[in-house]
Amino acid sequence: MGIKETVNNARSGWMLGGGPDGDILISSRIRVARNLKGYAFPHLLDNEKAGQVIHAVQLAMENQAVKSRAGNLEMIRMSELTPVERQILVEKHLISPNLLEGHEKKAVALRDDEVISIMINEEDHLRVQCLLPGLQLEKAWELVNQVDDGLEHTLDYAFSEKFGYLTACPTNTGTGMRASVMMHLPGLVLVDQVGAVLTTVSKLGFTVRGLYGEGTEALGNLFQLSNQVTMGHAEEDIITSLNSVTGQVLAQEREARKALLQQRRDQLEDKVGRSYGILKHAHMISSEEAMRRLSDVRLGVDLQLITGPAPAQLTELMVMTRPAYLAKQRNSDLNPLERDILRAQTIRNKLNQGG
Ligand SMILES: Nc1ncnc2c1ncn2[C@@H]1O[C@H](COP(=O)(O)OP(=O)(O)OP(=O)(O)O)[C@@H](O)[C@H]1O
Repeated sequence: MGIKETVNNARSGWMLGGGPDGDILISSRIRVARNLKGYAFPHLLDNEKAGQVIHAVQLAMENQAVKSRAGNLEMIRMSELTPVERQILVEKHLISPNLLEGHEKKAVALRDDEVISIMINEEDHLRVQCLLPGLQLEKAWELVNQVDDGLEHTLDYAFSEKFGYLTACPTNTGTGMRASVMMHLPGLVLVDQVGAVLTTVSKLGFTVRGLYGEGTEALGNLFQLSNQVTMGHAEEDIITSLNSVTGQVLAQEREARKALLQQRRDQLEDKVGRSYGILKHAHMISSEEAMRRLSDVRLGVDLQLITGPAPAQLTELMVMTRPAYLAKQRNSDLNPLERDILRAQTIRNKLNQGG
């Protein structure tokens, strides 16, 4: 499959579900930030130098050392994608919103299952990421590490014995690693405990972010937890402590769900049933409402209150109902009303076709 088709396919490897604790833990992500020696950081690069960085990464990717570890990665410059296609990559979590700015200097490389992606000239020259379903931080780290080692065969990274990998923002200096999990926490939201739990998580040195990472809001009860600091900690330690915090939040979410089932089962069944009904029959729905209702249905499926769509289908719908993906379906810009109509139709089709 060519990269253009990959981009336009709603499903990515990480959405297939079935990973460990996959009912609550939607996905695990590891990314490392790397820079090339001899080049200014991306925000200071002119077009020519930015092009040289892209070219150097392209050559490194073609090296057997990378191919044997990462499989085939295909690179495309952001300027070769339409604005809608670029936005779809954000909606699928394959690139961060930052890669959209100044896109003529930027590129992305993807493996065809989209489990591995490399952003070029984002905040750093390279951001190598691996996204997997469920709680699989170790596996994600193993894959990123392999790709990174392969790239290092050809690329000369900016590295200091004292500080570690040098990065544009000092918070990334050191390992350059951010480990993160995306969790679905409707139970904690419903028992009004999510604020308290996430404040504790922040005090333990972890950041809580919304659906699209830094500076975005938590739609559909989805929260991203990640490490704040990378310097002075080995990669394995970062993963161990994130695993431990994640385990605690998981346990609290399970407790909240249990309490809801024991104390508010009727209300819960009503909430889930209404949302499922609306999603299956509505003819217009906003993006915010769709995310909220999909979250209710996912909770209902997890708690076996309804036998409905597979969780992977619900994750896919979260992408298929975002604005850029809808625009792509019609091959034209849509006004808000047209979008709400197409969104409802997309959801009806998916849920009524079953499985
Ligand atoms: N566990 C996860 N599952 C799915 N997507 C994720 C996950 N963690 C992060 N992402 C996505 O990765 C992108 C970047 O996230 P974020 O801004 O948190 O980190 P970053 O860009 O790596 O770090 P920094 O802010 O240090 O530059 C966003 O699109 C976000 O939705």
